[in-house]
Amino acid sequence: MSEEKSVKIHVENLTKKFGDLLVLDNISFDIKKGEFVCVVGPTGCGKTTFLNLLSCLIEPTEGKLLIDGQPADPKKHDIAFVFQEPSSFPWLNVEQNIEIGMKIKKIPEQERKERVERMISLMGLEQFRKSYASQLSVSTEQRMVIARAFAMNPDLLLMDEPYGQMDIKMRFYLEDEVIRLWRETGTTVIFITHNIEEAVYMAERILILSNKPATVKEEVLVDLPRPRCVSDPRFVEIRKYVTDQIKWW
Ligand SMILES: Nc1ncnc2c1ncn2[C@@H]1O[C@H](COP(=O)(O)OP(=O)(O)OP(=O)(O)O)[C@@H](O)[C@H]1O
Repeated sequence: MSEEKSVKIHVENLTKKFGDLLVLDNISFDIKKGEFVCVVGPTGCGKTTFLNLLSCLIEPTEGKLLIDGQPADPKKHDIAFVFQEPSSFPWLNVEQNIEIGMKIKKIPEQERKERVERMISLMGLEQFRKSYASQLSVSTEQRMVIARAFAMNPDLLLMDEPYGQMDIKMRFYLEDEVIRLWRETGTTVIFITHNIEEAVYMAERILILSNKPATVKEEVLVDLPRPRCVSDPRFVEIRKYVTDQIKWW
């Protein structure tokens, strides 16, 4: 595969202004197919704005944003999202919530059922399969939303602080689950987090954004074997390095 072909997302001189407010300032980088990239940066620097541009919720002021060499377009590209606030359909139960995106995509029923079962089992949702969102804890609801996202087999998954609401044990569990799903599916993942340890635990590469107007301050490769150990001296070294880059937050 040529170098050109392995690029999933190409960002070139991307600038976003809201009126006079310059948020993203001439940003350029590439993300490879199947890569797991974490984006860290100070509060309000424009991380969510970048995801909104990728999903075409808003338009760039200047610059290029290409997915598979074409302008980002949700009709052409299979993009799935997981936000900090779980976004479920309250009138559907867990099974139906996981299935709904596949129904919209007209995936055949047999395959839908198989994928739902696999996700329910992978995310440990068996006892909740007939429950509605109002009957679930926030973290269980988020597990359902993650299951729905992966069930779509998206080729690009955007995750915006997805574990913000969770206790630490659930966070560790889900970090491992998402890594397992990512490795199984080969999906390209962009994962926004404020948590440096989480970024080093999960990412193959970390993009560190500067304060607004945001530029890419640094890219850090995380070439540690998996499963990663937070007390491994190399892990500690990389975490310290990233933390040092952002001390001024
Ligand atoms: N639709 C909009 N209109 C005007 N200003 C906006 C709009 N969306 C975002 N902003 C501003 O752009 C800046 C970047 O916001 P954004 O939510 O992208 O930051 P963020 O890095 O995701 O923040 P956080 O870390 O708090 O999640 C903020 O100053 C915000 O107020």
